[in-house]
Amino acid sequence: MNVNAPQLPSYISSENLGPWHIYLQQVEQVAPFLDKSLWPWIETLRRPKRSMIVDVPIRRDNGEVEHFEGYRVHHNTSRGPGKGGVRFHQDVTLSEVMALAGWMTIKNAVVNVPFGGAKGGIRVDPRQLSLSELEGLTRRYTSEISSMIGPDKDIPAPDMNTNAQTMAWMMDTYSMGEGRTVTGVVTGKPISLGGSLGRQDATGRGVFVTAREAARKLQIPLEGARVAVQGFGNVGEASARMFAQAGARIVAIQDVSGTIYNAAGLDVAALKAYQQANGTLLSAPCGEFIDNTAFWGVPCEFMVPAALESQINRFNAEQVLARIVVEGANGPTTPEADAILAERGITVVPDVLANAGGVTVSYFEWVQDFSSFFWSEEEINARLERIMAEAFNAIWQLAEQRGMSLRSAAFVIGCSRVLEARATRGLYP
Ligand SMILES: NC(=O)C1=CN([C@@H]2O[C@H](COP(=O)(O)OP(=O)(O)OC[C@H]3O[C@@H](n4cnc5c(N)ncnc54)[C@H](OP(=O)(O)O)[C@@H]3O)[C@@H](O)[C@H]2O)C=CC1
Ligand SMILES: O=C(O)CCC(=O)C(=O)O
Repeated sequence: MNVNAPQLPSYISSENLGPWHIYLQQVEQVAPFLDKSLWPWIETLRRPKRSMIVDVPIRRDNGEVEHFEGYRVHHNTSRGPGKGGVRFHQDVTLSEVMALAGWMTIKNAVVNVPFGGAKGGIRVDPRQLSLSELEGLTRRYTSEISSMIGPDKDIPAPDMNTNAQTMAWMMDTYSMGEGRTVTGVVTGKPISLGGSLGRQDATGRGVFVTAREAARKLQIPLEGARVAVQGFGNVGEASARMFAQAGARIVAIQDVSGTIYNAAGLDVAALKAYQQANGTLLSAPCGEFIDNTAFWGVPCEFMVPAALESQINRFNAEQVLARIVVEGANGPTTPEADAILAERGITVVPDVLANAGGVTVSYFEWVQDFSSFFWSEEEINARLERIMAEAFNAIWQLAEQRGMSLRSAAFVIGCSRVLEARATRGLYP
């Protein structure tokens, strides 16, 4: 390593890393590999450009007023307007949203869509709210962050516990403020409101395409391969469905309710139907329920974490038996676990690549909204596949050339693109 390379700042401890410090550590790990001309600009990746904390009061159905804390963070806008989802979850913190926004900056650069990185969230357990309370929460939050968002400023999209309906409410609230319909302010909208065909499945499709490319490189046949998926929401369900369509066996699925296992393969469509009917996977009849911790040691070729951060960590990384971990979630693997998996010869397809299919089709949606000209699903899926496969292959090649992990190679490509844009823009107004 070059002795003059930027050093890991002392405030980054390897113990007890939260998501933001994990993001920082990932940047620091690749700093020495970036072109020297970019080193003076690395600091721009170490802090968000701007962040906002908002009070979101709503009237509950029982007449009482309750307050929730909301966030929107623009991590970096060097390459274009901010872009990233909105998460509703009881554990959301500013630090987490900063990390998610940072990963958006890198991800958008990795797939070369002309966006910066942003993210938002509300610290709320949405399962405790009625539909009308959720609408009120979403509308108030949108109104509070309206100075930060806009079709050429920052374009939110769905993330955990938000969906096309959430985006419809956000679009409507923003449009009311503008006095006109502004479809391009959010993506992941319903098709009837300027949404894009293919966006619903796009993240899962991207996960599948990058998994398929990795499998080709490692000569692992998809036909009959065993897959374990954590999370059975937008990303987990679509990924599982696409693996199954390619002939793989989905041997385990975990959600909040528990872990269902079937060595012969779970019926993904039946599980989805069961979940829709019962609101949970618990007691679904097509497999046996195993202990949640046993999920990590399920024998499989592919493991797809598609729920929360830091799920694969120093406590369970030794258990993982998969050949390839494909990160559907953002930040599911801690740096310590990354090192353990690498040591054990397990390939990790990193989040900033593997789950970039969602934002890629969000980009298509934004473009379609601007031109009011909509593409066919075949066209969208074909373009998505091409972008994901090209990004994968560029990262694989760099990783081989430099003898680094796929995550580091993705960060080298992403950070370089962001910092080149930043450096070229210069400092003064
Ligand atoms: N939606 C998108 O387009 C994108 C999402 N991502 C990332 O993918 C991940 C999942 O997002 P998404 O699918 O949209 O979210 P959803 O809300 O649609 O689904 C989340 C899933 O994770 C499960 N889950 C939540 N907490 C746990 C836990 N502690 N243990 C096991 N399972 C859990 C949920 O279970 P239950 O249903 O029981 O609550 C649910 O099945 C997140 O990290 C998100 O940032 C990344 C790129 C794009
Ligand atoms: O579609 C988007 O704009 C962002 C999706 C997202 O939040 C993510 O990729 O983590």
